[in-house]
Amino acid sequence: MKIAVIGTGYVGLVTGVALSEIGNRVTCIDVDPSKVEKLSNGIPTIYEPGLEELIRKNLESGNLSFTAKHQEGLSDAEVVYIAVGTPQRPDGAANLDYVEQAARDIAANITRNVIVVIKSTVPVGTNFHIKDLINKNTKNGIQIKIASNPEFLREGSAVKDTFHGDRIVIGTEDEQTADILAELNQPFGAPIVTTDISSAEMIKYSSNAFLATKISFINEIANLCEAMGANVEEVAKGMGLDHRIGPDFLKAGIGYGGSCFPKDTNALVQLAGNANHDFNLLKSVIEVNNHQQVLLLNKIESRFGSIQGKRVAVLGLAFKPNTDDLRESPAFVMIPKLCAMGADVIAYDPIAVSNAKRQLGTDIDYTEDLHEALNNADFAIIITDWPSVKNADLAIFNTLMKEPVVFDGRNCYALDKVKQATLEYYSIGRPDQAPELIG
Ligand SMILES: NC(=O)c1ccc[n+]([C@@H]2O[C@H](COP(=O)([O-])OP(=O)(O)OC[C@H]3O[C@@H](n4cnc5c(N)ncnc54)[C@H](O)[C@@H]3O)[C@@H](O)[C@H]2O)c1
Ligand SMILES: O=c1ccn([C@@H]2O[C@H](COP(=O)(O)OP(=O)(O)O[C@H]3O[C@H](CO)[C@@H](O)[C@H](O)[C@H]3O)[C@@H](O)[C@H]2O)c(=O)[nH]1
Repeated sequence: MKIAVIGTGYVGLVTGVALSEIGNRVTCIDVDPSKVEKLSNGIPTIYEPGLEELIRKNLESGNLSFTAKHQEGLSDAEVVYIAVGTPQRPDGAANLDYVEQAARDIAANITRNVIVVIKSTVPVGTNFHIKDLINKNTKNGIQIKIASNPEFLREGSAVKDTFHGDRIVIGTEDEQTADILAELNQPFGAPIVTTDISSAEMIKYSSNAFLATKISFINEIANLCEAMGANVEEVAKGMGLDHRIGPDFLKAGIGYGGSCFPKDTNALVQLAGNANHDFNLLKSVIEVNNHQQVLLLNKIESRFGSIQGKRVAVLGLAFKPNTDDLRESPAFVMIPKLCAMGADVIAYDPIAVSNAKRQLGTDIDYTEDLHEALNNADFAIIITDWPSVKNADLAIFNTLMKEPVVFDGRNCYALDKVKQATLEYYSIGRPDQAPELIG
């Protein structure tokens, strides 16, 4: 099929590349010419394992191309995907400006009846609104079909998630469109759920809200474990073996971040409010997460009192490993607070440093070298469970730091290893390993 994908962020790029890999002719369109130039030369604009090889392979086969001109991609497309951003507005609601602009771009450039598939995460009702917007603005009586096909990929494992997904959700108004899209998606091998459009839109928000709820729940249990002398990892293991609960997304830590959970939970609260429903449970999930992101500061304050002038190694800037995405990373909550408390911060990340410099500025030091970060530090804070941090020889904390004091927001290390390495160690929901406790 001839397919156009509007937007080459995480979702647009991975969608376009995947659809070309299964044999379609795909043109990916982005308003940012610098992205288009890089991608046309086979250079990925995001860090995503396995993506570069697929981009190059499909550029070479001629199945994949990139353009900044809407007309080039849209004029002969049979199916058009919208995969532009839906960021958070100040009131928490989803900002639909980019989706609406993409709709106008479609209306101005299509030359035949097409199926427009919305991949972006959009509030319930948006698909119908976009369909109307396009149909009102097309020329020559062209009428489009609309479909909701929400995306469930995770950053850092986007390629794997696309080719080994748990399900593909397709919401349509009619069976014929559902059949065409089911056939298009069949090579991905995942179970296909065909449903109505509003339910498809809701499946996306509810899935993210439920996963965020699991995380905030286990974080609250972690905080109780600390107060009561239990170990949250043992608790999560014991809970997760129950198939009704499941072991995933029960990892306690410094709270969830990223481009989706924070904005999508806020958007669902707003959406519920618009329907006169007060979504108290989800409001609490968000509140617990906001609190969780700064909990380690309490431990730091009770350990040190003032941290004025102390050298702090912040280990990890990305919101999770295997991505250079910094959106809503807990590091961006923690670092400004540490700076305000007078700390001298050096931030380590293996791939996100140049992105971070653009956003956080140069008031702090940056390094891609873990050893350099720890060198002469008064204490370290682990924000991202990068393999380089998780698999580090714990002896380096003792040999490089002034004192081996570690605040671990990701529970990277087994407590017996920490004890052996004689670290002073504070983690989440597990007994502290302070010197007087080590004995
Ligand atoms: N990032 C993820 O992991 C993820 C996963 C699932 C769903 N989603 C959802 O998918 C959507 C896209 O997310 P993202 O992270 O890929 O977004 P992004 O903001 O990283 O990328 C969007 C891209 O669209 C381009 N763009 C904007 N308007 C355009 C237009 N009119 N024509 C052509 N290009 C245009 C921008 O230049 C940008 O490159 C969002 O709704 C998000 O919630 C994201
Ligand atoms: O047990 C866990 C699991 C995750 N996290 C944190 O939760 C956040 C999100 O992680 P993850 O879900 O792996 O990454 P995303 O790439 O944000 O993916 C989520 O958001 C996407 C965008 O909507 C969806 O497509 C995915 O299905 C959904 O998992 C990160 O900060 C993680 O550190 C935890 O704290 N504990």
